[in-house]
Amino acid sequence: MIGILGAGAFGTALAVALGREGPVMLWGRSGAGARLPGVVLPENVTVTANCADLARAQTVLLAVPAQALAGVLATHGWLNGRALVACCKGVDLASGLGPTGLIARACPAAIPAILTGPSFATDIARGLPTALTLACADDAAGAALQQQLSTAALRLYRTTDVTGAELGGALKNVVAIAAGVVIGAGLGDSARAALMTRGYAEMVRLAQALGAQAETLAGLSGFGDLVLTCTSDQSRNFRYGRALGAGEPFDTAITVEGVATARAVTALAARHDIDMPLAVMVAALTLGQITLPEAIQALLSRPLKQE
Ligand SMILES: NC(=O)C1=CN([C@@H]2O[C@H](COP(=O)(O)OP(=O)(O)OC[C@H]3O[C@@H](n4cnc5c(N)ncnc54)[C@H](OP(=O)(O)O)[C@@H]3O)[C@@H](O)[C@H]2O)C=CC1
Ligand SMILES: O=C(CO)COP(=O)(O)O
Repeated sequence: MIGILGAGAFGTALAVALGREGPVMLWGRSGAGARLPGVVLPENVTVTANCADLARAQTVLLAVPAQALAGVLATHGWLNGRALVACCKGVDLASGLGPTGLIARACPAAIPAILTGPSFATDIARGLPTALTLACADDAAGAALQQQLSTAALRLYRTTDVTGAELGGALKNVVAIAAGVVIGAGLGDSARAALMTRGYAEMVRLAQALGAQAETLAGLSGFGDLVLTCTSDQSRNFRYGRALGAGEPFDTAITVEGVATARAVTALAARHDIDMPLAVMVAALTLGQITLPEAIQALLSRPLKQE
């Protein structure tokens, strides 16, 4: 049995995909299905009102937003000792840690892993083909998780480069907000392509400085997810950025991971002396520290240098 903690869009979609193949126990603090309306859960999926029921599972997927993960880990001590697969994309604002770092800190006896890569919850729930990265520092444990969590439509590729995989997923959301700003402000598709390219260079710079391999960033969890998120209307980060660029309001109840992560990586980049102008711009813009014209000017006035 696989346990899934968090019944938002992604947790519910994973329950649907994995429930087509075997037993799944799903817990959400507000019940299940609300964030993925119209989805029918397979018979194999049991929705429980008691989170501790998931303790019967040796593998638990943690499908809550990145900024909620530390609190969830602190609340549910029974998670320790299990294989814990973070299904979130972000850097924790309070600690600067990624999801697996949070797991290792709170649950030292757990096997930390992360599932990340280009995949919209609705696509997964519809059974459309999807390829993701499963990153686990312990390769044998990662191989077992890869087998357990792959289905015919949900194909998992494996890596031990946890830092690269989690930073790819976290940072692409920041670039997607910037890409949305470019489109919302009417700067055009060419400008978006330039921004994505520079954003990718930024992602690789920080990830390598923190010990990741550049090849990981070129894979599903980095380049793959960057392309998806910067170019699809389905992305909440992109839509949020587009609203910002157009001067339109955006529903604050919608999960937009890149906002907090931009702030967290700005601090990380400063600590490691890494140049991350896009992340700094997104953090300042979303905090209201600069205006949209100032943000655009900051991007256009970067010094001319070699590519
Ligand atoms: N949606 C997608 O297409 C994809 C999402 N992801 C990642 O998955 C993660 C979750 O996103 P997603 O499911 O889309 O977000 P949603 O906003 O759809 O759902 C978030 C869920 O987390 C729950 N939650 C929030 N805080 C807590 C808490 N402290 N304790 C328990 N539950 C909590 C919410 O409960 P409540 O409803 O009660 O607030 C809600 O069920 C994000 O990191 C996202 O980047 C990854 C790939 C695809
Ligand atoms: O991570 C995602 C796709 O891979 C989902 O992106 P959004 O959170 O921007 O909707």
